[in-house]
Amino acid sequence: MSHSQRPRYPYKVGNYWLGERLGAGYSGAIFKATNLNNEEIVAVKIQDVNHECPTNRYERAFYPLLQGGKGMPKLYASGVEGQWDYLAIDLLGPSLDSLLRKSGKKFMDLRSVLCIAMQVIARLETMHNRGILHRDIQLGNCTVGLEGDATLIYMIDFGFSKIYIDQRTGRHIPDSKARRDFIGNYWFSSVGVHCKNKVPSRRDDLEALALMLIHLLTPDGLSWTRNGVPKDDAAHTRLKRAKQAATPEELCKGLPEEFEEFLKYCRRLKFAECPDYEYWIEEFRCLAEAKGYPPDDAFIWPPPNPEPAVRVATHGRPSLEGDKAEMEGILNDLAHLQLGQRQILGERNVNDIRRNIAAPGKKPPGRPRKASDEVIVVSDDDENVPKAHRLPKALHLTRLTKAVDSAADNSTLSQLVSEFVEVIKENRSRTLTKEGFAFLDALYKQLADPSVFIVPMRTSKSRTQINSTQSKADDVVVDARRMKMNKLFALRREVHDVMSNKALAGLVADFGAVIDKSNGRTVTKDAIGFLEGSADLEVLYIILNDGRRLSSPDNPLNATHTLLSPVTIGALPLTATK
Ligand SMILES: Nc1ncnc2c1ncn2[C@@H]1O[C@H](COP(=O)(O)OP(=O)(O)OP(=O)(O)O)[C@@H](O)[C@H]1O
Repeated sequence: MSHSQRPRYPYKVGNYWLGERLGAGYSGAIFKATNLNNEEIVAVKIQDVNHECPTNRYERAFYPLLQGGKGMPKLYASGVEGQWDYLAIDLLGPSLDSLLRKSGKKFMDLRSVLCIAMQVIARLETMHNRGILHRDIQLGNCTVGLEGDATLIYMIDFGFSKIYIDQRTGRHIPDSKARRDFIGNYWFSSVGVHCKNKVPSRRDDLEALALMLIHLLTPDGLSWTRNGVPKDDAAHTRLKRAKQAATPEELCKGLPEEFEEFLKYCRRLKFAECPDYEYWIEEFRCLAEAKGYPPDDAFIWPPPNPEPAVRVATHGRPSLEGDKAEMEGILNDLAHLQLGQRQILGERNVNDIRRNIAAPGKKPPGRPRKASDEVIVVSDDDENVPKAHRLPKALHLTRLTKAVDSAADNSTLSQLVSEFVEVIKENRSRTLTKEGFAFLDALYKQLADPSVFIVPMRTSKSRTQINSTQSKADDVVVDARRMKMNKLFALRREVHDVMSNKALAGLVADFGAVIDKSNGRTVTKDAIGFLEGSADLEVLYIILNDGRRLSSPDNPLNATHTLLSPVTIGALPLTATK
């Protein structure tokens, strides 16, 4: 509608006196308004009842369903008065679009984008749980609240929304191959809906969000947004082609891999599949933590630290400086890992073992001896000192690493891995620091040693898992879905089937490499799952120095071991091979 055709809006509608105009869309306008009865300030969205696109009429149906949901504006009144269809809703702050434009920046900082990601996923979850698709996810439809509420992101504009659950049958609406008119927006509507005219479902709201996030992090935005709104069919066709042709890899070059994975995930979702909202909120939260940002999702604008913590995508020539810095970082961490240079435990531990043999029963000074003391003192010298996990993370991990170095049986190793998991879990930041990598390194060396030999003995915890076939089957379904999007998932599963220390060492090495490369070195839920799996192994075979013999397919050269009952040998100290 041209300027000259713009309707002359009234001064008053319903009980509301219209003031400053806040925004306008294709079909109407939004005004700041005052309730004449109680002077309450609200926003009134007003539209000509005969408009060809009567979105207020639709919105009026959705607002009641969304009431009470976090980040959903409150509806105060709605109706038709004369020529005007109006909705009185919460007065909100600026939209993300307006914030970014006013900042003069070409892209948004990572911390802000992560907060948007976490919050908008949660908003979509709320809407979807109430049976509603948004279908018009874009920056202009995400606004912040007013003072005191400015860190919360609200969803607005439900004019294109749609019920996707058949209210009569309770079933998801059916898919259809029939060609349909496109409803959505040019920039962020999903490839399926926009370019292939597919029926929209939950996955498409999420894909639109993924594109919006990538757009925010990309200087000058997604390539197909740079020529403005297409003015004719030819321009629209070009835009659709560009959108369809852009691969997630290209779009997310230089961005943390979570964004590429998220986009791929959205595109893999089946038509009626329920997205795993919690998983992605957690992924983005972990990434925020890994980058050193506060762990919550409060959207603070302007950002406290405007410098992006991420090397953002550059168009055309990649940033060599950025590449070099990143590579140096990775090499540094790899140097700490030293996964390739393993020592032979049998040799390394000879002195420790001799010490054990020479002074059997000798207590470490200062406290009573416990079975596990023969091998290691993990937590502290004083038993009365509070639990070890209260130590600072770095110190705790260093102690655990030392403990792994001198661990003499798999039971102890298992215990140490459990404690490692606790330290990682309990800390606000789940980044795997150099102390964390040192722990993995030590664990690798211990496990890769041919003189330590295990097959997994399922502990009672594991047995419960085996017995609960149904819950395991459920897990497998969930696992299968996630495995696609997270390399760690494969490791997490494999660790339960591992048959030897050597094989486990291989998994630990892979794990270190994956963590090092991905997620900003964040230990995600899957990573924790893997570690817990590693901790869940018990010693079945153990090396003895008393002449009993054990041979193993994994260790044919070292056929000097004896098989013991798993029950009796669980915590036996490791001694030298002869
Ligand atoms: N409750 C509100 N409080 C403050 N500003 C608002 C509010 N709702 C909308 N706005 C402003 O008005 C703009 C247009 O709002 P909205 O998208 O709901 O209108 P619309 O007519 O449906 O737009 P379009 O036709 O482009 O979809 C928003 O981008 C926002 O800046």
